[in-house]
Amino acid sequence: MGYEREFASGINAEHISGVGENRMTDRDEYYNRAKQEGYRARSAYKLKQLDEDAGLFGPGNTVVDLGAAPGGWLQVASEAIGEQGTVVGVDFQRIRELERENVETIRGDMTDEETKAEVRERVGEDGADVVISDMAPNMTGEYSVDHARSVHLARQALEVALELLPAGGDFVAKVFDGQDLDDLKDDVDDEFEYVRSIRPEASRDSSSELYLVGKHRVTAPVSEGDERDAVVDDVGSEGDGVVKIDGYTVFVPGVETGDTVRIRITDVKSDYGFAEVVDEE
Ligand SMILES: C[S@@+](CC[C@H](N)C(=O)[O-])C[C@H]1O[C@@H](n2cnc3c(N)ncnc32)[C@H](O)[C@@H]1O
Repeated sequence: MGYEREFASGINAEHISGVGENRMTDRDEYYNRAKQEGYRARSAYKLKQLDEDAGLFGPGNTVVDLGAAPGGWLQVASEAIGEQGTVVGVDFQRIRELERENVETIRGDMTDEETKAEVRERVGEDGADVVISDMAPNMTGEYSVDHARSVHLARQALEVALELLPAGGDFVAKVFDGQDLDDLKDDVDDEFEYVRSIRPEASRDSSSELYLVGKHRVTAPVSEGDERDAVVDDVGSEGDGVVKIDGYTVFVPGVETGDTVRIRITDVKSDYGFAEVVDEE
């Protein structure tokens, strides 16, 4: 989507029905604001609202923005992460130079392995803090086809996010509501502490569009319900026993240092988990 096209879509925005009413739609409002405030697309406000709601960006973060043209999200992310951060934007359309030192762009198709490899290389070994995707398919007007294609793009974004995000990282992907949404949402939920569906106010006129937000990537070697035999290493400041499973810390109440216990995992967070004793030996 080019700069002009995105703004043109704002100009063409339908007015909120209401009999003979002639008030501004959200699309007009955000289109005008974007123009006044120097954002390349009104979608910039969607990302601002997602960040306010879900707390995505911090100073110095590395952000990967998939489907980044014309660059509204790049502008918002660039401001939010500051000079010490980096945002890498990818699109198969050309992204006009942003003249911001913390923004890099790649021209490529995110369904191509070559592009994915280039993104991995740019991001480097430490990975990214946040992966965001506003990728959208070319619309056919046939609802089920557009939905299926948007789910496919969101899954591509999830695949990239799982490669780039270490424990604690966050993920955002646009998707059009429909029959495959719940499965996608479950798959995001499996990889993060929790998943939310958010419809930012700036998306309101586009009724089927929503964003899945996966918060705090989990890379733990255990899942809820798993059982393990473990030796209690230590007792933490809160009085819970500390068990290490492949370097991952699990807190177990009611045990002492040196105890050998069978534990069942009850909760898995990105950087630690909780368990209960099943059968004390
Ligand atoms: C809604 S626009 C993104 C707007 C952008 N977030 C902004 O604020 O300027 C969706 C973009 O996704 C891109 N896109 C769709 N499929 C893609 C793919 N497979 N690889 C790369 N970009 C893709 C399109 O070219 C389009 O520019």
